[in-house]
Amino acid sequence: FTSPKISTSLKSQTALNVWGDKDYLIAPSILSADFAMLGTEVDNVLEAGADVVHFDVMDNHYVPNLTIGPMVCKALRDHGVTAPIDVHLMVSPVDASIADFIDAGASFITFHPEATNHVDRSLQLIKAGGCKAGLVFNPATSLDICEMVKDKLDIILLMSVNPGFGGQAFIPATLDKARAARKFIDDNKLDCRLEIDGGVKVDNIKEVAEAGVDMMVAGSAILKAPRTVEAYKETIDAMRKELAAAKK
Ligand SMILES: O=C(CO)[C@@H](O)[C@H](O)COP(=O)(O)O
Repeated sequence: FTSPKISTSLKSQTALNVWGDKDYLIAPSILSADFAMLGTEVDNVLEAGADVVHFDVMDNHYVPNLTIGPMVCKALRDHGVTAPIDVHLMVSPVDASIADFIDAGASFITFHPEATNHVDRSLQLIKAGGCKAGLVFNPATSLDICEMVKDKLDIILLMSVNPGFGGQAFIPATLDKARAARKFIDDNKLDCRLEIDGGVKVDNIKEVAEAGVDMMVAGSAILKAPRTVEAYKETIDAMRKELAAAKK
């Protein structure tokens, strides 16, 4: 086995200062963007108040859909995007993609533990590249492995849909899992964000926050017609209002 090469050219240049500054991070999933005008879509949603760009990478092997890769991440950086890019790898194997996305300017990289033979090594690769590292848990995947790698976890991402597509319905059992993950993070005093992805909308985001989640991915709820800054801002502001009302 040869470790994938990690270039230092783009290593950790991106703004990670949002990490500890905000109670909640809102991360629109560009899976719901109009890909024919991706740079503009990302500019607009950031101008509208989004904190993080959620970047879904699907390989038509680990999940039944095929999306975008490191060239598109690099293109967004070249376009001038400085916000954190949160790369969610739905690919198997993962290690070569980790190296590619570090070089392409990713800020956070998460992957599914089932998708790699060596979870600890994959987490190490991400952190060695200067990115925040995390594991993603499908609705039917146990959180047990977190205990073994807790020293390397910056993010626990809970899928509240089965991965592969935007626009699916939120799976309510994820709320109990979020409460368990929050307890694990707090009991172990981890500096770890709890992220959720799938079916998050204005009308359920407060309940999600009250379950302990502090990074919210939302695709179809935000990135939809009429695709203007004003419309994106209206949704993001409504989400922030709900979050402000959430009981801690
Ligand atoms: O990773 C995925 C789906 O696999 C998500 O990021 C979706 O893109 C979220 O979309 P919505 O459920 O918010 O529409």
